[in-house]
Amino acid sequence: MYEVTVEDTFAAGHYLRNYKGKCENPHGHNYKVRVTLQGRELDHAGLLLDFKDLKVVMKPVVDYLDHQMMNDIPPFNEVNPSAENIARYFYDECNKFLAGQTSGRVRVKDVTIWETDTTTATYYE
Ligand SMILES: Nc1nc2c(c(=O)[nH]1)N=C([C@H](O)[C@H](O)COP(=O)(O)OP(=O)(O)OP(=O)(O)O)CN2
Ligand SMILES: [Zn+2]
Repeated sequence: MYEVTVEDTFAAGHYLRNYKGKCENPHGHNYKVRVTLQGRELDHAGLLLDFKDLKVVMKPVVDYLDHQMMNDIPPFNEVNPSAENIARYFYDECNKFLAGQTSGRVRVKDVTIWETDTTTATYYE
């Protein structure tokens, strides 16, 4: 099995619903996202997926969230914008692109979101 990983960053605001504590109030984070792909077969160039292509897959998702109040935009106007749910959002959005682009050869293995330097949440299936 092969894995390929790319990281990116974005800044966004949020608050947590159904949460008692300071994070129920609007505030922001400089998020880091790490997307790891997996697959058993390489392409003719010996790549699972070009790092460049994974960056292209991640960019629309990063751009959609960057400098937004996440609670105001789908799906986070309904789903709480916790690090866990943001990780799942990246997982689902990146997998949608990859399924078509690689005919199922490459899929997302896991996504980790850093809210701070010391706090992360990871989603995988
Ligand atoms: N499992 C999760 N726990 C928390 C999440 C989350 O997404 N998943 N989110 C928050 C808040 O967003 C909060 O902003 C982060 O809190 P915290 O890590 O406490 O950040 P601080 O920098 O304020 O840390 P201090 O140690 O309190 O200074 C909370 N929990
Ligand atoms: Zn927060």
